[in-house]
Amino acid sequence: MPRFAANLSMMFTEHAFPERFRAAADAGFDAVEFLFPYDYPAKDIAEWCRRAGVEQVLFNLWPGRWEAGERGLAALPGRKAEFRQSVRTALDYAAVIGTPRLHMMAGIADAADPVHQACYREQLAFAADAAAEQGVTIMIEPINGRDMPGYFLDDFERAAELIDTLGHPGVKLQFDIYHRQILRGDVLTGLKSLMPVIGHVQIASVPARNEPGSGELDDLRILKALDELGYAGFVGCEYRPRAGTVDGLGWLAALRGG
Ligand SMILES: O=C(O)[C@@H](O)C(=O)CO
Ligand SMILES: [Mg+2]
Repeated sequence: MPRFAANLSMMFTEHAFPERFRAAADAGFDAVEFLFPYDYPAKDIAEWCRRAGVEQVLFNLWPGRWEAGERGLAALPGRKAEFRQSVRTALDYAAVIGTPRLHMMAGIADAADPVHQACYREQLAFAADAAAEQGVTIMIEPINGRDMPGYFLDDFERAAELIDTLGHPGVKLQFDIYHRQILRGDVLTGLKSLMPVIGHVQIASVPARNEPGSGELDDLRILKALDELGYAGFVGCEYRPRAGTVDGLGWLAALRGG
């Protein structure tokens, strides 16, 4: 069975953020991920993890002004300096918290525009080099345009090709099963063919982004397939519980029982 990380940006929101670490541990998780740590001092987050006995396995680079609709800076030529500063800040947080992967969000930009393409590649190389010095891996994640209209990286093949072309061992694919199903389908084939470049997996039901097993896919079958494919990384539970977080963990109990 894969190792699961509770996504504290979506799960356990019944609690204030600092309390979510303990709540996740009490519910049986030994790992957590979340979108952004930047509202809190890194040492506090490290302490919440330590006290709860959970490892922090992933967070995102600062995406720009989220409230203003920004969704990353990597493909934005006008934001190069801010992007590079965001890499340094994220790496400082990762060093204190002990986080081994960072998701680099691309931004809202025209994927067909060579200027944005060149900027994205350049910034990806910069982030990967800086992260590698600290043993951290940079993740890139295709995100569907229904949830994030205009998002630059909205194609799994293009992401895999970018990783291939860059040829940097510190860049991997964040395979979010929810986005994959909406963008392309063919989830099992995608997992199989992309497995060599996958560094992190996330899951939610489709289309509602709730608990695994509550949507159109056989999520438990897909999770079992990850074992068959030899996936040894984490699966982030990046879903919005339909009712209470703990009440909605039946899918995990079923998987553990079976
Ligand atoms: O799938 C998602 O939405 C996240 O993994 C993310 O990092 C950006 O929102
Ligand atoms: Mg995701």
